[in-house]
Order: sequence, then C-alpha cells, then structure tokens
Amino acid sequence: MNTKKVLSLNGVSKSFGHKQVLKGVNLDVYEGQIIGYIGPNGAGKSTTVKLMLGLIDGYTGLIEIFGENIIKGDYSYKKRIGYVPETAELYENLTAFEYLTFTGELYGLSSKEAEVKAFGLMKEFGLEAVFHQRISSFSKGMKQKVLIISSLLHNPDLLFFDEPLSGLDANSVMVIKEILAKLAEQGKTIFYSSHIMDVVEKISNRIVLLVDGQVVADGSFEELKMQNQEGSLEDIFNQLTGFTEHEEIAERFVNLVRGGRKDE
Ligand SMILES: Nc1ncnc2c1ncn2[C@@H]1O[C@H](COP(=O)(O)OP(=O)(O)OP(=O)(O)O)[C@@H](O)[C@H]1O
Repeated sequence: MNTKKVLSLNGVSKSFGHKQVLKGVNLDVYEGQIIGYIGPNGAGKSTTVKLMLGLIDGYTGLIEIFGENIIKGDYSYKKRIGYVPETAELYENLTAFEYLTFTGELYGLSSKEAEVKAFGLMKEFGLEAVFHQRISSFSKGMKQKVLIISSLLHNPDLLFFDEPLSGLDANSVMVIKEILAKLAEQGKTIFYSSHIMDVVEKISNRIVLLVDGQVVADGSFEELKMQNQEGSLEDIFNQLTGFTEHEEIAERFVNLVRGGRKDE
C-alpha cells in the first residue's frame, strides 16, 4: 500500500448553533485507498465531506488535503478533487452536453476537450442518444450518471462520493464498482459515503464508522469482522451502533398504520 498521505483530519469539531455535530474526528487517508465512510443518519458524514471541500467552514482542528491546511490554501487543491453530492443540484434546464462542458470548463478543460470527453463517457454509460437532451427529462439513474461523469471529467486525484449509487440499477452498480476499483489502482483516493452496506463491504479497502460525530471503528472489513465477531458489515454496523430494535420498531409502526384504518 502506498503511504502518501492525501488527506488528514486532526481533532476536527464542528457545531451548528448549540449542536455539536463533529466531536474531534481524527483520520489519515492515503493514496489509493477506498474509504467507506459510514454511520447512522445524522452522524455527521456529509458535514465532514462538506468541510473538506470548503463548502462550509467554522470548525476547530486541522484539515489538510494534499499536505496543505485547507484554510491557508489558495483553493487550487479543489482542482484535484471530484465530488458527487448527496443531493444533486444539476442545472436541469441545461442539456447533458451543456452541463458537462460547463463543469469541464470550470475545472480548466477547453470546451472541445470537455465535449469530447463527456461524450465518450456518456457513450460508455449508454447515454449518447440523450447527450443533447435536457437533464430535466432524465430518469434518476441517468441524472446520477451525469453527476458521476461531471465529477471525473478533470481526472481528479481525490474523489468524494456521497451515496454515488443512488438510483442506479444493478448493472450500473457493477460498472461503477469496477470503475472505482480501477481508479484506486491508478492511485486515486476515494472517500465514499453510503448506506448500502453490502456494496461498502465489497468495494472499500478501509471502513470508517462515524457515530454521533466520532469515529468508533476504523479498519478493513476483515479487521472489523474479527474485532466484532459479526458476519456482514450490516451486522457489524448494527452492533457498533447499538441497534437491536428493528423488529420492535417495525411492529409498533405497522400497528400504528393499522390503527389508522376505520373500516376494520
Ligand atoms: N446547515 C446546517 N445547519 C444546522 N444543522 C445542520 C446543518 N447541516 C447539518 N446539520 C445537522 O448536523 C447533523 C449531521 O448531519 P449530516 O448531514 O452531516 O449527517 P449524515 O451523517 O450525512 O446523515 P445522513 O446519513 O442522513 O445523510 C444533523 O443533526 C443535521 O441536522
């Protein structure tokens, strides 16, 4: 494993108003790693990613990307980053061609370079016929593919993927998994946040579990399995988050749903 440090979080804490969301997160990530960043809803995963991307600020602790403190940096580090956000803000009135050449140019590609590359990537996803159609007419999975393409156009070294497989069918998931593995083989670093445990288990070479703003587990799937004596990542997740009530909650929920019917 390559030992070049790509990003580092040191005692990173972040509050929104009186609510402390991150409580001293420490994390060193190295070149070629695929980090599966997991945790319950509201644990602080997206907040961590947004801090690293400079999309939100006002934190304590130190964040370094490519060896530079991001506060002191001149933001040129962002040119080496690709990002697929959890909720897409695609410009839906644009065509895929317009959107992708626009984002490619933002990252420093010429318009022609961006167009040729975007078309080639769209074609690989079977979307060449809709290259000149408005994104508003696309299905959820098609939009997701456009987002993934836009995050990769400038050949970034560090990728932040927030739930990148959302809306993708099983065949597309297989393709994306393969793409991520090949990018990591080429030394790209991937920071990947998802709730789909079986995919995280398969594609990550390191899993970081965040609970209530703190890292509570960090290691390969095999290491976590040995430490926790549980079978799947889903089981380990449930154990480490102390969650055992799914049956009771489901039963109460369904009882409440049934109670709403007046005709029984
Ligand atoms: N801009 C904001 N203002 C106030 N509170 C916020 C803001 N952004 C996030 N939070 C709060 O921070 C906490 C962590 O949110 P975050 O989106 O980081 O969680 P997450 O781990 O990504 O969750 P999920 O798995 O549901 O996407 C939540 O309690 C959320 O309400």
